[in-house]
Amino acid sequence: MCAADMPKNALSVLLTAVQPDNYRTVKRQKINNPPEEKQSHINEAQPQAGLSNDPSEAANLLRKQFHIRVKGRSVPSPLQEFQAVRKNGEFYERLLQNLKWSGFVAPTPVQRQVVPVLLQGREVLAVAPTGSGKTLAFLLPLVINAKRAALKGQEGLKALMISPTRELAEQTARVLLLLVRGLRLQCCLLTAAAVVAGVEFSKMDMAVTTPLRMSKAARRANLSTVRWLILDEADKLFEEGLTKQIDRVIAACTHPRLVVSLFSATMPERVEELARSMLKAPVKVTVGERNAPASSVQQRLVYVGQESGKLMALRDALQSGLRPPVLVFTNSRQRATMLHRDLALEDMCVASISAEQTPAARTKVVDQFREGRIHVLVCTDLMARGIDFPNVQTVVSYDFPHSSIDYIHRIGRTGRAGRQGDSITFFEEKDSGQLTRVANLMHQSDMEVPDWMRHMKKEKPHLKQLRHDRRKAAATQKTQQGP
Ligand SMILES: Nc1ncnc2c1ncn2[C@@H]1O[C@H](COP(=O)(O)OP(=O)(O)OP(=O)(O)O)[C@@H](O)[C@H]1O
Repeated sequence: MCAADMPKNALSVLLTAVQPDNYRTVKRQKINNPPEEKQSHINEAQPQAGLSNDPSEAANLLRKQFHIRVKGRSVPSPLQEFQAVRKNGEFYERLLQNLKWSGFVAPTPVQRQVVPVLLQGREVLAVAPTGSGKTLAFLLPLVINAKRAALKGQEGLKALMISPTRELAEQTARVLLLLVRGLRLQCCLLTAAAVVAGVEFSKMDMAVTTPLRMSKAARRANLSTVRWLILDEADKLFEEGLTKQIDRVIAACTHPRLVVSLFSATMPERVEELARSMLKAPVKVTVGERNAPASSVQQRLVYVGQESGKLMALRDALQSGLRPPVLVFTNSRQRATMLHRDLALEDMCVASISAEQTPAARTKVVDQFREGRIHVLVCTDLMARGIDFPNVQTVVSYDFPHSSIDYIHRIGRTGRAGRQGDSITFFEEKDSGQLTRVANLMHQSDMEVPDWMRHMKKEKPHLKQLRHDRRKAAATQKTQQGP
């Protein structure tokens, strides 16, 4: 983040928000001692030598090799390597070096296809598994586009990225920081404190934020210069409760050539329809199976009888060698707090996180978990989307997830970036009506599931409605409280 031109108080707010200590640590480590190459990624097949010279045939071969499917007119070929983004301009060298220092050696499948499409200035609708590198897929081309625009003398905010939670926005801002080192681009993580401090958008090139923060800021800020708008975890952003805020942001982005792009690991049909209605001619990029769990996660269902059996089952699992760090999902803040208390009584290195904690407290817990100082983190679905704890070995769904989509995102907190992970989902008698959904997802991922689980009676319509109403009420409550 280039500090020189920023207003003083806004700068301190922004730098506080992006955790300067952590960043400096990362920066020093990377500069003095480039990290080992990150583990080779999902579908790690290398482009084969001897590809045909016909670009479309070569492109199709690459797509087949990396399980990429595309829809759209004249879709550019997937990248063979990051170096292929290089054009005339000194900044490319620095950017490629930043990628290397950050451990990004070869593009992942979603990056191979999305980067060239966004560099062509086209809209993208990207659906790729959890942990497959979607963040860099949009950040890399946006940094290039923003830098090119800045070099042409274009002023004002050029790229805006929206994430559903503050934690995710903070994480995206960290990756952005790694990419823009030495590029003289002004970037900000727009937090509540930054809004209060009156961030000067006219001085920023790129910003990352949440729907609530941005919709509030949109009342005062000039967003007419924003050319690139990314909606990360897009299906979440289109859920009831957040749509109004997103609408307000989109309405404020009045650039005539605005490019909106959507990313997620899941995209239900109805959400895709809604999303398409706001895009002009998107290129759709799908990697792997649509709406499916990451294949790197071993999934297990465990019957716990009744509520009272859950704590015992978790204790047993932890004592019988569940590999830490472990992320445990509950369905409410109260339940997270209670479980935290119960586990702490057993001398476990445990913490919990939920929306009612202050932003600073949440950031502290997340950092301690990342650093390995907390072995078990009890959380709610606040942490189910997008959060990247590369070392999480096991995800436990202590409470049965509300939907298949929630299940996919929860278990996707492990098995990331080419690593393997384990997930355990507890179910009790009252969950039996919803069991089939998860059992079918597991079957789809070639996990062993008893046949009876996949063919149980469907949930009764009135119970389904009740569950829907509860989720809606919870979403509204969350939105009112803000991220
Ligand atoms: N090209 C790459 N090479 C090596 N590691 C990478 C590469 N791109 C991303 N990663 C790593 O992969 C991990 C997952 O990336 P990211 O968080 O972007 O996934 P995602 O697809 O957005 O997942 P989710 O759907 O859960 O949000 C991160 O730790 C990231 O640093």
